[in-house]
Amino acid sequence: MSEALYPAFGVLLVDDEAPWLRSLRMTLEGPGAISNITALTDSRLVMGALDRGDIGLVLLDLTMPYLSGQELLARIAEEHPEVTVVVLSGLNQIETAVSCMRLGAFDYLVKTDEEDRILESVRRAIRMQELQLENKEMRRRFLNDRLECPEAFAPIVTSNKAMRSIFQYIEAVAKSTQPILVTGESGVGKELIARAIHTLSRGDGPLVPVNVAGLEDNVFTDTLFGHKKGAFTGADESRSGMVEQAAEGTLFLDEIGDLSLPCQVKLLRLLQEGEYYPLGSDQPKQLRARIVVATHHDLSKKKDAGGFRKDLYFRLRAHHVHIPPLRERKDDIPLLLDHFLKESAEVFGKKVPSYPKELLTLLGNYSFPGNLRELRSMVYDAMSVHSSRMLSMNSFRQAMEVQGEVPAEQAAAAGEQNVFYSCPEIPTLSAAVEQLVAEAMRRSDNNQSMASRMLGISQPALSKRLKLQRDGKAE
Ligand SMILES: Nc1ncnc2c1ncn2[C@@H]1O[C@H](COP(=O)(O)OP(=O)(O)OP(=O)(O)O)[C@@H](O)[C@H]1O
Repeated sequence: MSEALYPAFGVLLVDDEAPWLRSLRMTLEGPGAISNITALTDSRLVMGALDRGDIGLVLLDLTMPYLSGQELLARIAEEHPEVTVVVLSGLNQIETAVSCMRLGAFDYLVKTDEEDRILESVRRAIRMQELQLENKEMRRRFLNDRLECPEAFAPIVTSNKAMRSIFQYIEAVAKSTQPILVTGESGVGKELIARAIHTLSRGDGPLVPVNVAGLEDNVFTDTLFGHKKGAFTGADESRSGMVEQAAEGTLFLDEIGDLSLPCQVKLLRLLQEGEYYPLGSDQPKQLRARIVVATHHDLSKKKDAGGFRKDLYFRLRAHHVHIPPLRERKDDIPLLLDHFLKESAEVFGKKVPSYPKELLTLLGNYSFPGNLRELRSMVYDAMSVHSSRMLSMNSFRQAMEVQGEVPAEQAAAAGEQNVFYSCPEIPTLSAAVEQLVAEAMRRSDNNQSMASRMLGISQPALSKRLKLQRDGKAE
């Protein structure tokens, strides 16, 4: 298995002192895990190397024979403004630093600075360069309006415009080394999106999915980082964790919004430092997997409410893909219906049936709280009992009623869209709210997430209201 170079663009080290170049290279390759490096001791060769076009970052010495660092910096800013330059000088002089920054340097470091400080700056410069390249790439793709790799999205059935823009965005960021956050309600297809990102990523390792919801601290560490033999009672053999298994591939952390706060700290450290320690080991291992995380929560709200660390949130959402719910892309329903009919017909060994055209109206009027997963299971249910030529709409209607939605055509037929139709007196506002909440809890079998969806409020808001009602304080 060949290892992908990091970063995707070249990092050029320029210094006339060969021993310093060697030691810098070792720091970058070792603790920095930066592998795409070229080094030059002759300043006259720099512009030619940049003209070849694969260098994105230059670490530049100032005092050199032939061309000084400052002269080179000015020429790079003029001829290759897309290249990021960090100056690494032997001189700790404010005026020189200011003049280099004015000429367009991203940072000014002194060679005697601590290794960590140099690495941190180089990492920031790489990130900055990656963002610039991604922006450029995104502009190019949006202008082009075509997908470079449509086969990566083949399992995702859609003809929706918003979904197509999402695919273009994914193509633009898939090769970045930064994490990608995928959000969207339950059942919208987040896992399929994570798989597409993996297919388009740079590495050729596997996709390793882990559901991290509610994992205890120790289980999380052991699952992700593995352990050394003897690390705890029962650890008879060393075991590699999922981070290692996903090397050169993708680690897909699902349900990230339900990750406990102690585990959030560990994940943050992994992302910040790019390394981790298996349980019982003092030998660090490098993170070599691409990280994709997904959640059905509104992570921003969770962060504001203190349930999710701010610093981790900002790290994770370096790239953010939000998948719209099915009710916002109803134009996909006919395609999806055909797709799930074909899929289920194969599973049940039946012929693909035709269906009444009213079925599309029925589905189009439904809100699909369970999104595509719900549509899929409706179709499978219908197909499991199907025996004639035409598919029956009965099981679809029943499923909608279970979710608390009276199919629109039925309600219209009864002329009873108004829920107070048969009430001689209407209830007070607070009594109506109380009854609504009680009814949602009854229909959802006391499942607060489902009940809150029916009521169109967040689960914490419902929980607060239930508590107020219990305490007799609801207005
Ligand atoms: N666009 C699509 N085309 C075909 N099938 C889809 C599509 N989107 C989702 N599905 C199917 O719907 C089901 C739910 O998708 P998936 O598991 O990816 O959702 P999810 O958003 O990850 O849900 P959760 O938040 O509950 O983990 C799967 O069976 C998946 O194959």
